[in-house]
Amino acid sequence: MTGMLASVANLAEARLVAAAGVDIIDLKDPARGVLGALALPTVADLVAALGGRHRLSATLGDLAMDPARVIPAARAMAATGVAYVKIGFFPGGDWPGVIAGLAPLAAEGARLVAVLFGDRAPELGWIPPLAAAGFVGAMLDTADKGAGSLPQVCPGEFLSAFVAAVRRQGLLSGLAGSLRSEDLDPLLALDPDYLGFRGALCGGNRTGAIQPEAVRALVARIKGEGQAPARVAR
Ligand SMILES: O=C[C@H](O)COP(=O)(O)O
Repeated sequence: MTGMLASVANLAEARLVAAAGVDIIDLKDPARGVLGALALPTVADLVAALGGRHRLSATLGDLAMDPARVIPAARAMAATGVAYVKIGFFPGGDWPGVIAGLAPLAAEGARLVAVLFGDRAPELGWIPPLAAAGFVGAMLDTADKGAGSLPQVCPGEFLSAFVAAVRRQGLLSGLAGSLRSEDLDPLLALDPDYLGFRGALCGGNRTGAIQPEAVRALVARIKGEGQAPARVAR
């Protein structure tokens, strides 16, 4: 059963999606980028308010792939107590150095999720090194939010191969990227562990306010009635 991740920018939005039954509440500042980060004290406050009852993730920001930037940022975000730290793997820079530098943090128990970008020629060959470094999940998102939804910018065969490759390594698989309701059926057929949303929750404008009815409609489509609980408890 596929779960649902919803990106939220503040406590009111987090409470709204939590009440609707979203599985992962993703703390993010969409106005600051694809993986725009909220301030650490804000994340810590949200964890204190909701973390006991809900599964929270948080993004690090759109950081260049420089170990000297990414590793301290991931360590500081993990220290907020958030369940998952989402780390963007943007084109260029030192991917091996970032992955190797994060392994000790993973070994200490931080649950790291790699975000690869479906519109930036992602390679499945990175999944085994991520697993070996102790990442617990890998997801696909889109870097260009104006270019279309993930299935519009990334072939279905690749999405299917991605989910299979991530699962083979025992990691959580996630798909996101300007997803619209018409994208759901083909993506649910791939059986990822979760689908992630921001823009669709806000009527298409990801920096706008979340619309409660849009959240409820997506939860109903993804989770349905009488379905088994989502597999996002890793
Ligand atoms: O992690 C999920 C993202 O926040 C998805 O955002 P988006 O639907 O605006 O691409």
